[in-house]
Amino acid sequence: MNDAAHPAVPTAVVIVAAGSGTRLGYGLPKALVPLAGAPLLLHALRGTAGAGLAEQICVAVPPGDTELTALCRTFAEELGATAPDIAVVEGGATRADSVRAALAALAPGIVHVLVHDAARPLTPPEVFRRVCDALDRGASAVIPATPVVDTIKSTAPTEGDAAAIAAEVVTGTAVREQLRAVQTPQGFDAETLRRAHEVAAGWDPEQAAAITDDAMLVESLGTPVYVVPGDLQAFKVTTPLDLHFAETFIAAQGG
Ligand SMILES: Nc1ccn([C@@H]2O[C@H](COP(=O)(O)OP(=O)(O)OP(=O)(O)O)[C@@H](O)[C@H]2O)c(=O)n1
Ligand SMILES: C[C@](O)(CO)[C@H](O)COP(=O)(O)O
Repeated sequence: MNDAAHPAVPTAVVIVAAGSGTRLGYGLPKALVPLAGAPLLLHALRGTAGAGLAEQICVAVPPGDTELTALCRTFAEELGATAPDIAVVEGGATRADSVRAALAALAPGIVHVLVHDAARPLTPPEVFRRVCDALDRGASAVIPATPVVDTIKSTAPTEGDAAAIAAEVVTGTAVREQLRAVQTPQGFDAETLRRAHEVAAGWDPEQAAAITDDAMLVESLGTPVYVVPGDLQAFKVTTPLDLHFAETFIAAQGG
């Protein structure tokens, strides 16, 4: 197994940071929200650069942004000449649009691309490396994932008399052993990911609204998506409780 820190081929990391953070409700674009004194995007940039596998990092920021763009520029200057090239693009209305914008700005010759959420600021470098190693071993698509700990059920809205009892009723229980909670970075052969996004760009609005990660677009091409172990530390900051948990985690680490 190849555990080298550096990938076999030119590799880029796309960091999607153009979301608004509605569920966090902080009153700032989520990537700007402070965690232990630094914006979430800065944590993601440090983690990505620290993993030591990208020759380019391409960050998608909200349209019209100046602050996150300046943060990227400052970070690049601080890293100096040996650092990965850092590009900044305007993201789009959806996460998939933001990924598409970043893919268009990748340097020629990039063979592998990892797509990472700025909203996962504590992702350990080992997760990046596991994804990268699987790509180097020949996968076209790789996702990190963890086992699901809750029981997952499907539900439907109630109707008629049942609606007076509760708004939803259970329609089934998933087989938990077959389920995985999927994280980022997700890694791809760059051409495969481009093709998947080109196809999805033609989907109708209902299908487009149901896109929650990049791997599902590659799945729709019929390409195998391989799974490597994720890490609970790579959790996504989505709600105020997640942010509180991230603060507590960093404080407990002495940071
Ligand atoms: N139009 C969008 C929407 C999301 N993202 C990014 O995709 C990642 C995962 O999205 P999510 O956690 O849902 O972030 P938000 O869209 O900001 O959150 P919310 O849905 O609560 O508004 C985040 O890093 C976010 O910045 C993006 O780049 N462009
Ligand atoms: C890509 C992702 O982080 C994988 O778990 C997730 O699907 C993003 O979902 P969100 O609703 O955009 O937060």
